[in-house]
Amino acid sequence: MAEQNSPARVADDGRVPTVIADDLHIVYRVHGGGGRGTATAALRRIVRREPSSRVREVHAVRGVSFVAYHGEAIGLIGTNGSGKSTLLRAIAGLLPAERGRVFTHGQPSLLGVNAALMNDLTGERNVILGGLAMGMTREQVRQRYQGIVEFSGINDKGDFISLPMRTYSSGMAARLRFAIAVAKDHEVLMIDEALATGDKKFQRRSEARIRELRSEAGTVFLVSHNNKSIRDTCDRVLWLEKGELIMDGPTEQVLKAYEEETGK
Ligand SMILES: Nc1ncnc2c1ncn2[C@@H]1O[C@H](COP(=O)(O)OP(=O)(O)OP(=O)(O)O)[C@@H](O)[C@H]1O
Repeated sequence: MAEQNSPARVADDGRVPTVIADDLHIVYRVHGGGGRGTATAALRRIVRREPSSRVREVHAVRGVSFVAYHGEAIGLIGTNGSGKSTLLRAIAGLLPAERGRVFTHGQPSLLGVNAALMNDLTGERNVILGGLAMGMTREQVRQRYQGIVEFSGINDKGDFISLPMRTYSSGMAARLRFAIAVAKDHEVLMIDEALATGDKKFQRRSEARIRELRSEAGTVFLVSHNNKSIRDTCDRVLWLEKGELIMDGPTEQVLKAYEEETGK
């Protein structure tokens, strides 16, 4: 679990650390895994009703160490399955460390494209409940309500905010989630692929808001396969491959190496 305490008050150079990962290892245990993966083997197991008692381990993050500071926007890159989302979930305290530790300053907020909103409730109710769930007061929600709706652009083409969320397209729902999450000033905000959703105009608005959050002295982590989004928003990049941190440095330097290696 992420330990919610102040990692160190101030570093030697005056910067304030917000997240410290120290030789972090995350292992998933998958029950029922194992056996040969062929169709006949699977069919045989089903016909014989054989329970698959094996537990398979997936070592998703391997010995990752870094220190993140206030005011930084850090991009996380790496090919599919390299451990980016797992690392974010571990920083958010949603996954236990197998070995090593994570220290965070304040409660990190993880904004994934799957963040839960209630489908049967209207956008309006979701803005209010989402704001309260993030720890805003009723008064703060009231003051920021209009800003959230405008940022999301939900009402640009009609009064959609008063309709249930289930009537929204996936892009509209993702935009509303993003707008609710960034309405609050976060100590540590982690965004998993959120910028991939929405149209160009919304992406530009999101990127501008990320820059604002940074200037409000928080730390932003952004997982994305879109190198342009990373270039436009981040000043530092962590490159993960097979769960290992293989490069940590200024955005341009790391992206150049990544693009040369992967051709992406
Ligand atoms: N809930 C889970 N149970 C078991 N294994 C998992 C689970 N979630 C992820 N994994 C495994 O952990 C490894 C890292 O996955 P993760 O989702 O962190 O990668 P990622 O870099 O975010 O990938 P992508 O770019 O495709 O989103 C992969 O091998 C994946 O199969």
